[in-house]
Amino acid sequence: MKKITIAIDGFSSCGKSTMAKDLAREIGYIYVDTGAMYRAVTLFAMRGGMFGADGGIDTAALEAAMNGIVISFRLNEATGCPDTYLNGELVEKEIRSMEVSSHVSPVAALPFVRKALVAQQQKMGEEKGIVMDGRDIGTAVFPDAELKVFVTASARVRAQRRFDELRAKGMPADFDDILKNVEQRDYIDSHREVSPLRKADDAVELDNSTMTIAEQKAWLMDIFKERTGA
Ligand SMILES: Nc1ncnc2c1ncn2[C@@H]1O[C@H](COP(=O)(O)OP(=O)(O)OP(=O)(O)O)[C@@H](O)[C@H]1O
Ligand SMILES: Nc1ccn([C@@H]2O[C@H](COP(=O)(O)O)[C@@H](O)[C@H]2O)c(=O)n1
Repeated sequence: MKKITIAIDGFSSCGKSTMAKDLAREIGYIYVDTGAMYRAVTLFAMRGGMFGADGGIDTAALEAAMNGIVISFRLNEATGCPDTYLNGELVEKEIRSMEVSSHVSPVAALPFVRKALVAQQQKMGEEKGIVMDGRDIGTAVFPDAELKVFVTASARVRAQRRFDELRAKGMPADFDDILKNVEQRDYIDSHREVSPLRKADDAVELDNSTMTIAEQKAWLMDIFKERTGA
């Protein structure tokens, strides 16, 4: 069967990657978490001391370093999911920290960062057979994707899910901090100049606030089958 391109966009922590990963595994497509790429660049900038005390970014230093930032994914046999590597180092855990979460959106708003990462993402999807999640996949990375989904859920529901996840992993978590972070990122992501977060006109919208993971998985599979005749 002819493979297609699947773009899954939406707000922070609404379940995009959970849905995207499950679908990709089931239909044998490649899965790419583009948020991990912006997080890896942010980790690089943090480690390089490119954030000032006021949170401002040394954009000249980051731009000069961009060509030397290599982000790659390798399948983790134990989890069945791709892990993120920054210049060959496994950084999957580090990029999920609250510190990275609170610095990532201003980095992702920088035009030269987006230009570099979008080019890599488009290359990854050249052969189709890809499920990519992020904020601008259906609007900027693959505007011609055959299936576009835009996921939403209330901010409190999303913060609670992230809180539960961090607690389950034994990581520090404060509900109010997480909620604030989710709301701040949504605001910055939706208001930046270059490819702001928005629903593509031809995307199907899903509010999964009251859905279980199994229900949203079945919903996505049904749409995929409907679009491809699988
Ligand atoms: N329908 C659901 N019900 C309950 N928990 C869910 C549901 N969907 C996803 N989750 C959980 O919510 C958390 C966030 O999900 P996920 O990481 O998939 O979101 P995301 O949109 O990819 O987030 P991010 O924007 O940070 O990349 C995870 O712990 C996931 O297991
Ligand atoms: N296509 C994308 C993907 C992500 N971002 C930015 O990265 C942040 C982290 O993404 P997560 O999916 O891991 O939450 C996100 O808040 C955006 O600022 C992006 O701009 N474009």
